[in-house]
Amino acid sequence: MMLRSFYTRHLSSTLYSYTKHHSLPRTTACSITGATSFLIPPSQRSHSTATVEQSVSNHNNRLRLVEDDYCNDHSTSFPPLVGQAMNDLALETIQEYRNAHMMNSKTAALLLRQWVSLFRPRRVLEIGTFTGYSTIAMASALRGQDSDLISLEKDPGPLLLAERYLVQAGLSDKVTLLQGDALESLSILAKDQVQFDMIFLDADKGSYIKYYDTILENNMLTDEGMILVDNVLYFGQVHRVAGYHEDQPTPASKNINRVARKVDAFNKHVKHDNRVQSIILPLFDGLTIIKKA
Ligand SMILES: C[S@@+](CC[C@H](N)C(=O)[O-])C[C@H]1O[C@@H](n2cnc3c(N)ncnc32)[C@H](O)[C@@H]1O
Repeated sequence: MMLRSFYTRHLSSTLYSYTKHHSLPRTTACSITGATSFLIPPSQRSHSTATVEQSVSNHNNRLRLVEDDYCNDHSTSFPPLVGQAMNDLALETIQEYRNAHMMNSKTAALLLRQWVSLFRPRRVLEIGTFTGYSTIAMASALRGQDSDLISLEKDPGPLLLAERYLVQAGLSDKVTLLQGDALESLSILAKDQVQFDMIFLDADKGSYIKYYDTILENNMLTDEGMILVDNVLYFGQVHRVAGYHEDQPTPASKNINRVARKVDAFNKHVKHDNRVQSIILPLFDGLTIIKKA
């Protein structure tokens, strides 16, 4: 598929992502009232935390999975229409994708929703849509007619799910899905001088430095904007490959260690970059919050 030249509603043309067989329907967001709880029982969830548990020991309850459930149960739920769409999306993702663990956790999605609610970004960028779990969470909190979210994903398959569930959630008018290599999409956005108030970086970890540098070098982050980066403590292994001592480290696979080294390189890159101020939080799989210095 060709990525079409990008223009936003606020620039000279309309634009968006097209896959070969479909284009995004753009509907009006539905009004949403009330609240519902997340319907997938813990045993069927296949989010990052559960996968980490299968890959890395949960010795001493280090992953806090039960606390995670408690946090979900005691946080404000998504509105019914949105919550149901995310629930259905999660179930279908688990059924259809062997790598369903890439989907964000519910607690992380609630945090992203909270972030958008607090900081009220006009324009949000997500790098790494997968089936759209975080996309829906963030879009559900966008307010204002001119606020929107662009999400980048190379794989057309999961985008079909994302598109369908965005419609179900009544949020497709807020979201643009761009299919293609994220670096290429970023360079097109950069050429059009598009800036973002909030950027959620959640694609291939080995390219994090490239995405980050492309964003900063092309001034794609507004002065008050923030970048949130997921998986920066990758399976609890990043501090270990960085040489931080633990008495009884749990061994991880070669592949996890290989990615953990790349994530460590990214974390060091950000730490030594005097253009920004950053903090790494040990939330979920690790989340970095970055703002301009
Ligand atoms: C961890 S998943 C994203 C999860 C998603 N944010 C969510 O909340 O469910 C990472 C995604 O990045 C995509 N990806 C990897 N490399 C990419 C690239 N070069 N360009 C665009 N997308 C890429 C993968 O196909 C995958 O769907």
